[in-house]
Amino acid sequence: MPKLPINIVWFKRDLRFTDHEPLYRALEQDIPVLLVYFFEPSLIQYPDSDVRHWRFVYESLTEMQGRLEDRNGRLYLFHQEVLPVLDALTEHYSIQSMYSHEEIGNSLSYQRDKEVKVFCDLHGIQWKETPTNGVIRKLRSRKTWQKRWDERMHQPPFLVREHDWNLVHLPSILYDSLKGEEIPVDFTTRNPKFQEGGECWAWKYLQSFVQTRHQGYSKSISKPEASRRGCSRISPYLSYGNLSMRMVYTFTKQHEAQSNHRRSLQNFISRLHWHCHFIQKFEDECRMEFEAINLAYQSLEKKRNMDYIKAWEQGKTGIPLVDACMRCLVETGYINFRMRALVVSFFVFNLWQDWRDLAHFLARQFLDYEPGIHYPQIQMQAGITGVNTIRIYNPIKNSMEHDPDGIFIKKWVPELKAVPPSLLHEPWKLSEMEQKMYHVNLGQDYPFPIVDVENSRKVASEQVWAIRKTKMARQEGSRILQKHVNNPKNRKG
Ligand SMILES: Cc1cc2nc3c(=O)[nH]c(=O)nc-3n(C[C@H](O)[C@H](O)[C@H](O)COP(=O)(O)OP(=O)(O)OC[C@H]3O[C@@H](n4cnc5c(N)ncnc54)[C@H](O)[C@@H]3O)c2cc1C
Repeated sequence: MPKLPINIVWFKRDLRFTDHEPLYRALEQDIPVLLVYFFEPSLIQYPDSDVRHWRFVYESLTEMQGRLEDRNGRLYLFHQEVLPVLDALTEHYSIQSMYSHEEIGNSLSYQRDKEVKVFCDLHGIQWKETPTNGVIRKLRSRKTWQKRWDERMHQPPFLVREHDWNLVHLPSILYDSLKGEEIPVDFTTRNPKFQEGGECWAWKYLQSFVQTRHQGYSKSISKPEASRRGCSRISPYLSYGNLSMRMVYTFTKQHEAQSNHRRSLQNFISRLHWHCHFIQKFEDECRMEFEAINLAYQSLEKKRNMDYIKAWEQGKTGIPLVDACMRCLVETGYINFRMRALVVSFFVFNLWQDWRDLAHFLARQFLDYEPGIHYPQIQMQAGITGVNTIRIYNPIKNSMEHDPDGIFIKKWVPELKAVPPSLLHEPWKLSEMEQKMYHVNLGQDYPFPIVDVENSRKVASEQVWAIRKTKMARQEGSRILQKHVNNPKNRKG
């Protein structure tokens, strides 16, 4: 019996139906479409992965499933590697084409994609990948990048028709034999401390920001507490593709003209550019996952200190703002940009630890983990690009400036709850009497600082600047600017 010809849409980090080019293209054809998503054990076990990510993915998929019920369709979830399932499907179906977005993931997903490509070529399956947001694969030069980004954002979205989707229904015997083990209960159980995944939530966050919340954007963007409401919080929805960048851009532009806070929306839009700009860097030089982009900094050796690393991870460094940020991040999956930069700075400069020893830990904590932003940002904040300003954040000054009343600190470091704001930012200065008055016994309830902030800053600064001045660092710097910056003379990021 001849095999039924089908097309496949493979959902990856693009968990939506709106403005989804692969889905749109597949539904245009006169061939039934099989919708699939893979919870790949290898990716789940990779050290950058955390249950919070997969829960968000599961929530997104559940919402999509719900919408498919109206169309009498189904999105098939596999808790399996991709290739064995594709291989088995070829025994039952004649797969004509597979549609997906280009994925800019970690080294493991890159390797998997290369293997899938070989498989498709071998089986005569056309794998049609379409670009993700503003990122351009095999980009030759950055010169026209910005123009092409604008063009993509102004293209009409790919809106699929509401009804008559010609979808494949897998026989249950076949699906049961392929779907793999049950999806872990941790993935399927809601945790209210984290933002919920799905297109519907994505639009709620975007709408409330663009229609009202953006009013406080510029004022709250650097504040650890106020940013939680004042920033858009759309990052996980972009990372898992619940929203396309084009839809975010178009929607924001539509509201910009009527806003009394246009400046805020313009600042927001510039960050949408950065989103793709950073991912483009990673797309063009993905060794950044493992190596310093500026090769001169490969020689920078730091002695690993597990006590420091643990104290930092657990929010027990004795520096209240750093500790509050780390505890909040672990518990909720979010801190704002400045606080991310600050905790990285504290780790790589004050604690003098290698950026590679924080990269996976932070990836696991950020609900919005996006490899293409994560690695370039970490390297930038670690001062090892040789082209960006080296910024060593002073955690005490930042604490006084951005959490003057200690609202954020007291929330996450309750040991210091009774300490008045004037003494809170440097608790190690509390006298014994003050410790008694404010119910904190330093060294027992809350640690003394594990490093001297000022001395460690000076030592670190000398060392990173010494490398920055070498011929190799400068040569590498020029190469980086040529490769990754639109106009090297007028650069940002
Ligand atoms: C060390 C470090 C690691 C980071 N890792 C990630 C990551 O894994 N995933 C991630 O999405 N962002 C990352 N960022 C960037 C930034 O901190 C977050 O995008 C932002 O805090 C998300 O909050 P928001 O959606 O409210 O941002 P908003 O300020 O509302 O900005 C809107 C969107 O613009 C993009 N954006 C904002 N700031 C930046 C930036 N500096 N660089 C690139 N894109 C930006 C994001 O997509 C964000 O959702 C990292 C920053 C640092 C310093």
